Amino acid sequence: MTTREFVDAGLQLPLMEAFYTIQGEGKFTGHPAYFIRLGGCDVGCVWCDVKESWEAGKWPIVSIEEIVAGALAHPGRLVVITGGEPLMYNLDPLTKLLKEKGFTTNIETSGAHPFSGDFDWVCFSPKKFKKPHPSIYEQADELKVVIFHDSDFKFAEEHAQSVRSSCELRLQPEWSKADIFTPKLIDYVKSHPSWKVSLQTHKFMDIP
Ligand SMILES: C[S@@+](CC[C@H](N)C(=O)[O-])C[C@H]1O[C@@H](n2cnc3c(N)ncnc32)[C@H](O)[C@@H]1O
Ligand SMILES: Nc1nc2[nH]cc(C(=O)O)c2c(=O)[nH]1
Ligand code: SF4
Ligand SMILES: [Mg+2]
Repeated sequence: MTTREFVDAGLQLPLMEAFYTIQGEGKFTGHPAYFIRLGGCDVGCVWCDVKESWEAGKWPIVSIEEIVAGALAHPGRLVVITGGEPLMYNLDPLTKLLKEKGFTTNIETSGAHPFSGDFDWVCFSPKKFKKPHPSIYEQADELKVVIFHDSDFKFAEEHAQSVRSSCELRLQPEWSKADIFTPKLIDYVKSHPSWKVSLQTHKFMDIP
């Protein structure tokens, strides 16, 4: 098989970085977790905090066995697959292997590509820059909308209409605009109590 065929099969993946840290955002904020950051994203968010991930070709192609071995080297058994946009890849083999080794599997995704993988928690963060694929709406356990502009509250409500009723709803201030939007978001959540606040707490803690 060629490298291209291994990647298409999800047996080898472009790995930007992997690190053991504290989940900073969303439902699992505060939980120790091993982050697997896959390279490559075609969504193009103007405020993306990991733009260096976008070009898939920059990153080494690593076998899923090697990726999982990296996770096994740490005591925590929660893995977060992120990127880049992880759903650009077939995540079935990686998540199957992680589950066989006893990991709880979470994903951070824009939902812009067809869903794959076996996940215990799906954090869906839709973007105006590239429409989500319809397959994400029945998978999302958490809708986490980044607020960068006043119009993003309406965008968040529109997506809340399309996710399952059990899906948890969170608003997260865009980091560079947090001074302006955190107070607005607090007021919004107080008056629209189906939503919760999510902050990028790892940035306050100055950890990866
Ligand atoms: C870097 S993205 C990678 C995963 C996937 N591409 C996505 O967007 O969900 C991880 C999370 O960080 C959020 N994020 C990225 N840049 C941000 C910023 N400047 N401020 C706040 N959240 C940000 C994204 O919305 C997403 O929830
Ligand atoms: N600590 C920490 N928590 C995170 N939650 C989501 C992240 C991401 O970039 O996907 C992230 C990250 O980069 N670091
Ligand atoms: S979808 Fe995620 S990784 Fe891609 S540009 Fe947007 S925030 Fe960055
Ligand atoms: Mg991040």
